[in-house]
Amino acid sequence: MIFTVTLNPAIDKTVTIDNFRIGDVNRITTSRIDAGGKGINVSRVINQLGGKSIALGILGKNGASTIQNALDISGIDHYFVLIDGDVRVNLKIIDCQNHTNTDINEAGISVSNEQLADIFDQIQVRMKPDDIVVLTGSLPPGTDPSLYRQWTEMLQRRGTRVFLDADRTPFQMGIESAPFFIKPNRFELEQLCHTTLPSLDHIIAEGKKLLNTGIKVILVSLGAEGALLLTEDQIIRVEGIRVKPQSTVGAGDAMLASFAISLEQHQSYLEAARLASAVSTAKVLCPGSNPPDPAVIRQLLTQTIVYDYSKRITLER
Ligand SMILES: Nc1ncnc2c1ncn2[C@@H]1O[C@H](COP(=O)(O)OP(=O)(O)OP(=O)(O)O)[C@@H](O)[C@H]1O
Ligand SMILES: O=P(O)(O)OC[C@@]1(O)O[C@H](CO)[C@@H](O)[C@@H]1O
Repeated sequence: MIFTVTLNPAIDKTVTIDNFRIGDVNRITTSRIDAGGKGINVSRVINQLGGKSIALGILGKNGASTIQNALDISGIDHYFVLIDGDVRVNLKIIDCQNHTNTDINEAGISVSNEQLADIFDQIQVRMKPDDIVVLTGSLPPGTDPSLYRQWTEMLQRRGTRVFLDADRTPFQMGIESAPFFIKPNRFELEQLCHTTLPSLDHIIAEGKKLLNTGIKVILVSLGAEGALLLTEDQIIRVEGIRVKPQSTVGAGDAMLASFAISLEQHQSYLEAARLASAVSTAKVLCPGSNPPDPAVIRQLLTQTIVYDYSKRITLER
């Protein structure tokens, strides 16, 4: 089973603004609302790929139904602790003229240690060894930034594989417990390593240092430039597929979701990387935080280029 944890969910409001200008009056041309938050996006993509997951987290009572309904309609199992307050609304500004996506994310609402413990208990009673627990997204304001580190350590001691995708201090501290899988984008990896990573070789050098700490799989996503997968004995390069994106919101979540399903099904890292590339690229062709269309994924799978980077040999499709 795959468990996704979203401690700070969001309602994503995606708006398009032509030629968005800071410090000026901007006019919205289209607007849409989606259930958001990284773990929730992961569960929705897993469902779209025909897999199963349980989505867990904490939701403000005001706005909770937007998220619960989206999960119910898709038949996704979920467990959310409801608390007083509003689900945060994250604004995603898409400027098709200048080809930019700007995120303006609210902080969210504070949660108590009891509410956090409730979620952790729910995972513990349901999980079995070899299950995957996806810890992803920002923590609610005031939460101990070492929470992902503590949870990763306790969950992996029980034999589950933790997939961690966050940023700033919670991510920095989380990797100290050597999660099985991490998916930083280039900027997040640079934050982790306190250095700029201008080339693939720089990324590989820093990635290897992280693998030496016990992390098993690092999938570095590079936006339109594709991704790089690092394990103890493989470096796989996935080239970007050229498309005209509608919304890149949740592209990283789609990539992680696809990878989690592939590993649950014991596919090779090569196949997992290939599918993750097609799924995440299909995601950017969807509006808002919508999960990708399976027909588009199938079509993009024929365009993926994946190769063993160390040998520079293109692998058979
Ligand atoms: N503009 C794009 N064109 C084609 N593919 C893209 C584009 N942006 C993202 N992707 C695909 O999605 C994957 C993940 O994207 P990205 O590196 O932006 O993740 P991220 O920064 O974690 O995203 P987010 O935080 O918005 O979920 C990329 O590796 C690529 O396969
Ligand atoms: O503020 P966080 O928790 O870091 O990120 C939240 C968020 O930007 O991530 C998802 C896309 O990955 C969106 O659905 C959501 O709004």
